[in-house]
Amino acid sequence: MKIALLGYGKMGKVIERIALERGHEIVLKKDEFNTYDGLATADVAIDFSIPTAAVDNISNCFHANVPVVSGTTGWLEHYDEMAKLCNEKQGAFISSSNFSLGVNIFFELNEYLAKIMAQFDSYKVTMEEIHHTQKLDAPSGTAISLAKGVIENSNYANWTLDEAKNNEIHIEAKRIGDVPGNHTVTYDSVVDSIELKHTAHNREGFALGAVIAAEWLAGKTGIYTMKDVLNLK
Ligand SMILES: NC(=O)C1=CN([C@@H]2O[C@H](COP(=O)(O)OP(=O)(O)OC[C@H]3O[C@@H](n4cnc5c(N)ncnc54)[C@H](OP(=O)(O)O)[C@@H]3O)[C@@H](O)[C@H]2O)C=CC1
Ligand SMILES: O=C(O)C1=N[C@H](C(=O)O)C[C@H](O)C1
Repeated sequence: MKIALLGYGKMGKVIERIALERGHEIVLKKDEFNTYDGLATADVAIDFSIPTAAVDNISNCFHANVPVVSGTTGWLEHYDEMAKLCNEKQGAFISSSNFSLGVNIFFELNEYLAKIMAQFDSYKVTMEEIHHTQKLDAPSGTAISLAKGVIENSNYANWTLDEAKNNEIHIEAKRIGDVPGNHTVTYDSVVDSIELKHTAHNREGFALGAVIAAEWLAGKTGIYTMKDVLNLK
């Protein structure tokens, strides 16, 4: 497969290595300064850039008729706009706050646990995410997905980085050294606590998941999620 990399930073470089190991060819490495030359020749594009560049990257893919997998976080207020453009152009699109297999299993466990815990108001949920100090957005996209997973399956209404009201989920975002990404969901009562935790040991899992999603998406049209790719529906 011919792959266009939109964003060639920490993630773009790991994705390149894994894509080459799996027999793919890289036809574009887009950073802040170069053009989209070569994009139209790609079978699929993989966007891991920055919050302010994601919308341009994704919409250029739809205009060039190239399926796009986006892992960039911090731009989701524009998601509906991108979904509309994808449908208009009959494009193909997967966006996920986290492409690793482990985190996608963790998302399923989080939703299941939220359904159970919704019956027990003696427990209050909180979340913590820890990432490297270069991360631009807070909270992490993964923490927002986890909060949405709880909100959709309980009486919680919102998440907040500030002090939480009764129906709000507090998210603590910490930036420490080179941490690739840790997420913890905690249900606390007066007598005990229940914790679900995912720890990424490096960036390989995110990158492999994104390449697998790209292999799955190439040649399709429509809007999908990692639940489709991993058959978790
Ligand atoms: N969904 C998932 O599984 C994961 C998502 N992420 C997310 O992916 C994104 C990238 O992470 P990471 O690689 O660590 O970040 P980096 O900062 O290392 O890389 C971002 C890259 O984007 C480039 N960039 C800047 N402007 C543009 C532009 N206009 N078009 C294309 N590229 C541009 C930067 O180029 P330059 O160096 O020239 O400024 C930089 O190389 C983040 O949003 C992060 O949260 C990260 C890991 C996993
Ligand atoms: O910026 C990162 O590094 C990561 N970003 C994603 C997020 O915001 O959830 C995924 C992963 O945790 C690493």
